[in-house]
Amino acid sequence: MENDQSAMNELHWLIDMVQTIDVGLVVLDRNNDIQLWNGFMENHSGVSPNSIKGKNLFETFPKLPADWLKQKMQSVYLLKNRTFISWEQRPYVFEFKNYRPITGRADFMYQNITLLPLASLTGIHHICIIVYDVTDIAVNKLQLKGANEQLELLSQTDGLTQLHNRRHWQECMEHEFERFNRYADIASLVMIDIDNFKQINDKYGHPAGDKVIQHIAHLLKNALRETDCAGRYGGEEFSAVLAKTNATDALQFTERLRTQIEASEVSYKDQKIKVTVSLGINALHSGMGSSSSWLSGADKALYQAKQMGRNKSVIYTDEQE
Ligand SMILES: Nc1nc2c(ncn2[C@@H]2O[C@H](COP(=O)(O)OP(=O)(O)OP(=O)(O)O)[C@@H](O)[C@H]2O)c(=O)[nH]1
Repeated sequence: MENDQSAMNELHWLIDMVQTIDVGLVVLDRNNDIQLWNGFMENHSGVSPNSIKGKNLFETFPKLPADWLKQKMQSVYLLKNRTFISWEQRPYVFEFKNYRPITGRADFMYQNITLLPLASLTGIHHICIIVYDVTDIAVNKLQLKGANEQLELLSQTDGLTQLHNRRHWQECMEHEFERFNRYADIASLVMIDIDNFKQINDKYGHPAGDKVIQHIAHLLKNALRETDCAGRYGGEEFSAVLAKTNATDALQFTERLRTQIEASEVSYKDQKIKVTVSLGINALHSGMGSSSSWLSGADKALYQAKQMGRNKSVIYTDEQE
């Protein structure tokens, strides 16, 4: 008698705990009809246990990913083993709003889900869906991921021009060299240097010089294609890899850019500043041993453009050695 009383008490406590625990609990039979729907599920869905008992889960919640969830449940019945679904795989299964004050930025509740096979004397005929609210963890992790991506981008970007900084451009260029070299593809490397830049700094001041650098970077960015990779190589020096571009086409590109820069002017305070650039081109060819020889060829062509009086584009040839 005492044992019966104690067992009854335990059952009551268990029911109380199931109803009040801050975790969602749903029990489904083989037809996916709802046998248990606890307080957590009621609070977040607005549907009471009494009104939903015996109803089909997928008919009551048509937004659920039915095919996907049924497949998961099928494997639980088959393997007689629990399965887990992380918010990283699928942010949520039940579309519940997020009311948490700290993580107010998430519109919905991120969920981890466990599908638990429930055994009876005659086998497994029910499954329990356990729903954990992991919004705080998910939002923190996503914020951290976002901040890290932002940091990575900052570490790769030149602050003045928003082009790739030298280190990142060099990585990009080496990667392109490997890729184009392996598939015997064509590509050209271009080095660009502002002419007599020291004089611009001396005459108009350093902030005006900075504005000139930004102006050239802007024109360069606009002239490039999505697949081209450009960077600020040094103070007043820029570099670009033009994908799928031979020397002749690269020369067309540099001449267009050069004449555009020559025709433009930079307004600084009430002054108009005119600038020109010199450009060196080196097209990739078989037998080019390394990315550094690709780069140094373009540098030599640039040097020659300077020697020839500046405001010129020059294609690298072996004679420049
Ligand atoms: N305003 C500004 N000036 C810079 C920056 N980085 C480098 N410089 C300046 O750029 C100038 C480069 O001068 P030089 O290397 O002598 O070359 P140049 O005067 O352009 O002459 P050529 O290249 O031979 O046509 C130096 O005076 C540097 O101080 C920068 O970020 N901002």
